[in-house]
Amino acid sequence: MAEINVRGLHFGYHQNQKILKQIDLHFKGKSTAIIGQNGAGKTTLVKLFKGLLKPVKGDILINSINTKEITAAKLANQIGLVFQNPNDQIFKSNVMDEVKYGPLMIGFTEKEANIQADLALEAVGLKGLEQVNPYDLNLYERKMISIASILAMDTPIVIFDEPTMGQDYQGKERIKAIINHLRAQGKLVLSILHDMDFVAEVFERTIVMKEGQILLDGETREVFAEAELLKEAYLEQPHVTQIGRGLGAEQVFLNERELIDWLKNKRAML
Ligand SMILES: Nc1ncnc2c1ncn2[C@@H]1O[C@H](COP(=O)(O)OP(=O)(O)OP(=O)(O)O)[C@@H](O)[C@H]1O
Repeated sequence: MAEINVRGLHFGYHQNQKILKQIDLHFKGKSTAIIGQNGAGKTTLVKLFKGLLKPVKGDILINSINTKEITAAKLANQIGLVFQNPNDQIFKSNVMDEVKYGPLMIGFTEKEANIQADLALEAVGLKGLEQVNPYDLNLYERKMISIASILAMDTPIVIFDEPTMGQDYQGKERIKAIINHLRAQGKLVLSILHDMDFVAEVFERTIVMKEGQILLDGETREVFAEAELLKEAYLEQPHVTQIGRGLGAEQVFLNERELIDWLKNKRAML
């Protein structure tokens, strides 16, 4: 099973800059959300995982491979990263070429790349648009192309940077289904998110970052129980939990179903 090990990680973009400080983390199995205010260091951390940046101090092992000892290109068959802004990722002039590019680069044959791209385009709902120029499509569709490009590479680790940004309900539901499918396939899924409701509903583990350090790390329900620490990181509890609190509940609700069940029980006891 895919694994990431982070030991004593320090990072700055230039000398004396301390963006990440003494990070120790281990990822295996659980889908994990990484949350924290703007500038906390989340994107920097996942770029380090992907091998696009190298630690100033400490080590990152991706399936036992030290990112210091391998190029990002060679690591690409282990770890896929969907960028926050699809415009930073897309560069081909038609959708199919864009989605096939990754699999071809990591050694898939033309035939395998076509099959992988087909499956990925199906998963993101873009079948039929293979020959269209990505820049003739809207931002939502470009985001889905950037997700498909990573899915098509079939890497054991998949990381999303802000996948729900600018997405409506339907887009979020599709992304949720993609993440759940990746989990069912046994892949390690990590995602940076600002949408606490989505985090609560979808992710098993949650890590809170603050000013380049890990403030909280645990089961999502336990992390969202830490209202005071969350406030310190300028984060809120999920809306269903806030509504529950307003109604006198003490526990954390991760989705509407849990809140409704609590209300039903409460009414039954009256
Ligand atoms: N290329 C760069 N050169 C110098 N500093 C950078 C660079 N990229 C990011 N930073 C700085 O590193 C810090 C962490 O940025 P990062 O993008 O990792 O945070 P983040 O938690 O992902 O924020 P956001 O939620 O806004 O994406 C910020 O202070 C940012 O200004």
